[in-house]
Amino acid sequence: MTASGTHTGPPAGPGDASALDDLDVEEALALVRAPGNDRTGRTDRADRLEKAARPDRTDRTGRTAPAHLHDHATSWPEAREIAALAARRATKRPAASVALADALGLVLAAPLEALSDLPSFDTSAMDGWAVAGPGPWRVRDGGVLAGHALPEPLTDGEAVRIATGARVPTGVTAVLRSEHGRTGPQDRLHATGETSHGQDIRPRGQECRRGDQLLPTGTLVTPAVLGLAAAAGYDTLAVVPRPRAEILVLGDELLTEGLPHDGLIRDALGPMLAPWLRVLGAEVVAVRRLGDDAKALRRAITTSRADLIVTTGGTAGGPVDHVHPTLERIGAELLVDGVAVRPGHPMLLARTKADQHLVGLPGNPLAAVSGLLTLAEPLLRALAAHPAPEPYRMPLREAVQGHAHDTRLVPVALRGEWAVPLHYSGPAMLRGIATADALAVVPPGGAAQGAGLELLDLPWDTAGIGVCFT
Ligand SMILES: Nc1nc2c(c(=O)[nH]1)N[C@H]1C(S)=C(S)[C@@H](COP(=O)(O)OP(=O)(O)OC[C@H]3O[C@@H](n4cnc5c(N)ncnc54)[C@H](O)[C@@H]3O)O[C@H]1N2
Ligand code: MOO
Repeated sequence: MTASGTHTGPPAGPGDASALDDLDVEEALALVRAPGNDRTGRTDRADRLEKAARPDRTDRTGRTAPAHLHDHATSWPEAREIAALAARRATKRPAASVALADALGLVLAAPLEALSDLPSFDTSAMDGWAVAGPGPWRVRDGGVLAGHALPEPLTDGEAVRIATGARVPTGVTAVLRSEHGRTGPQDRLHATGETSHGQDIRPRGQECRRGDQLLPTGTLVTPAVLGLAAAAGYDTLAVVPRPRAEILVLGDELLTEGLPHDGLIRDALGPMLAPWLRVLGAEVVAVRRLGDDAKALRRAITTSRADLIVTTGGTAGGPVDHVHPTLERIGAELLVDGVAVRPGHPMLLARTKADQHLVGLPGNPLAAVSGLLTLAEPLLRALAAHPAPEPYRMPLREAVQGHAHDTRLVPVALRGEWAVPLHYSGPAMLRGIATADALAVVPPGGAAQGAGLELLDLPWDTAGIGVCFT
């Protein structure tokens, strides 16, 4: 969950006509249509996975048409499960050995076993005197500092000044803190309170012995884990490697700089998706702009060595929508071909190789975000062996209209205990999501005011780990 009350985007109420203005005509029509065919009577998941893998839908021209145009869309929860399952079924990627500095946010591929006792020597826990036997003690010249050579042994009745972290000389029975002792004439040291045997000494192996398992396989590498690993003697860690993602931005109408003009628009997805995928734990190996060139798309897909290819645009059935025909031509397996979610229903997931998947995001920018969170997020999470976040719900401050059959993902701001639906949440708009804390999962038919809805956090609100905005 996130801090609330920090956002300025205007919320949209259900009775507010502008909330409907945000929607495409098609969406608005779907909202007012009565529920018709039941899309919820699904076969089981394995069956659908198998079915989704067999593209058998052809239009009158004999060309395969996207499934979302044929009402065969996968339900939203099922699409997420299929994406995670696909990653788990992909050829296993070998564990990587990475420097500690590069391991943050990854998951351990092997148990972390102590390479050394911790502490690795009897250590003074305080600044003061190392004392041997009962006092008063005769204080030796000099002192023992952290990192210094092993000091001479002490015999009963002797003391030596010692610093926190220094090795405790043989024969020492306790460390007397500076504030618990005073020196008198002839360097005699007297305790001002009780000292017990072993006091303020951290004995070797107190935290662990060499070979002890400190953390199991599957542990998320947090800053604390990095600290523990370093303390236990590690320079590198065996981790599940960061999934590599490549972004292919399609569309001849896209500009990479300057103002929109003459029907050309700025590419909003290239700049957004690369950092977003990094926040989701991927290493983005390339962002390539291919225009609407089927050959270039085919070449880019077949030569990519990424674990996940993300395409943007070209998923529908338009004249230059090359994603489906290209996937068909290269013999990719369509695992999800259209999802019953708004926006974003033309999104797709394909297996291009045994160890490579492709997520096709629709071109409308908020539809692309929907595809990213529906398909790419669970796939990347499973590839990186990250556990699924605990789902959580919050009540809606205002009712939200639903789609007749499909789930809706609606940007919300979290204010106090409420999720507040935001304006400017049409499929082609990013203005709402840019001020959102989360996306609310609105079930088919809509949600009343006060209904507790599942929320998908936007990853920069909670992740922290692995975030790299560079
Ligand atoms: N006959 C039908 N047409 C469409 C349907 C449908 O069901 N039947 N669905 C509509 C929906 S919903 C969406 S979403 C889009 C998905 O289309 P594509 O994935 O093929 O995307 P494009 O046509 O390439 O682009 C759609 C829209 O988005 C703009 N766009 C594309 N890329 C970018 C980018 N990188 N940055 C900013 N904007 C981008 C593009 O210019 C178009 O305006 O299909 C509908 N059609
Ligand atoms: O539903 Mo489309 O909204 O723009 O994917």
